[in-house]
Amino acid sequence: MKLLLIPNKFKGSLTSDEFSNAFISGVEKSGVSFSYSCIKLSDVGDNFLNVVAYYKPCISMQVISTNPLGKRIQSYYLYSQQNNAAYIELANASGKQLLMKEDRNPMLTTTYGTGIQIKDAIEKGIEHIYMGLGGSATVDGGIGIANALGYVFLNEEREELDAIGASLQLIDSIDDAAVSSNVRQVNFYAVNDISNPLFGENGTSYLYAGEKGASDVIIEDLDRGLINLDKIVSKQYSVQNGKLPGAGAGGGTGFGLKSFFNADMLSGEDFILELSRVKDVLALGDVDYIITGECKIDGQSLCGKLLQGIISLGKKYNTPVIVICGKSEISKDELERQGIFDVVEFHDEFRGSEYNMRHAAQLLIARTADYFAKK
Ligand SMILES: O=C(O)[C@H](O)CO
Repeated sequence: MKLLLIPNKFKGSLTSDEFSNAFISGVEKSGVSFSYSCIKLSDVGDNFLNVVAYYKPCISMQVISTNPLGKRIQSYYLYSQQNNAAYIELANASGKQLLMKEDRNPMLTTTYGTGIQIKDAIEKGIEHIYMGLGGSATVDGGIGIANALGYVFLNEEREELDAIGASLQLIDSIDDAAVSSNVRQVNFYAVNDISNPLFGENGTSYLYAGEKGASDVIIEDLDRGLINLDKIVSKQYSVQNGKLPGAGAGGGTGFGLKSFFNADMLSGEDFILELSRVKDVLALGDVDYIITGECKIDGQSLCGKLLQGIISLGKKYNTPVIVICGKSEISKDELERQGIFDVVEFHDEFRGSEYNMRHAAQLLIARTADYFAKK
């Protein structure tokens, strides 16, 4: 039996690697003879470069850049000669992990340091720039990156503003005279970890600024600032990008990359499924089952992008999909209708959710062993 694992993480209990390890131990225990390959998915946020390096031969390019508060740091991005592309992780120079908790304040932080990395790639003649967005310490709508590449943000008095979150509300116009023609020729791709818009109750400030150190008042200020940025950009460039899915990724960097560099917007899952060449693996026709995991299956997770993507891959390549999950709230008929071959639930119904979360790996191993022993 040949299995293709496309593991997802189980929020609060198992990482995707822990899921894969437990699943494989379970199948081993069942005694069936099997082989497997595994597609490594991840949040495109602060794991983007690791995932790219896992699938693609790349060279590491070292750059002296700045952290979200403008302090000098050593940073890096990846270069692939194969497609003359740079892979840049927003979090590498603009990530939360670069700042102590007490120093986090998205009014003061900027993506400028990531802009320095992009500039370096463009100066080296790189034609395609893939940006992994997520895990950022910023809510600057991508103006830091834009500023590093020549855009200048001006207030009503036509004075230059710092490219930080606090300036968003003050932007009155944008001067792009210094943006070089090299920048305009590069193809940008925003690989987004979320599909949220720029502003509003589902926007980047309300959902993510809190974990970047913003108080409730600052969250509202930043949201107003992002609305203003969208207004000025729409007026000056006649584009409407604020509501695009993924515009809110990386504190609005998705919006910035789209508005200032006309980036293609890609979902993180689609990008990694493509990068992993999963289609080539399935096209060989020798995979018996695709295996994936979901904490809980309900109507909402069936709408989830990753599971939908996997189900359509299964349909396309005529390969049954088995979902291993903590708990399923969907009837067998509905699962079949959706194109899922089987669901294996591993929660212990006699125990509470805390127990189930804490013992997820053991429960998963036992249930998987039992399921495959009967196959
Ligand atoms: O960086 C962020 O703002 C979050 O990861 C969402 O993209």
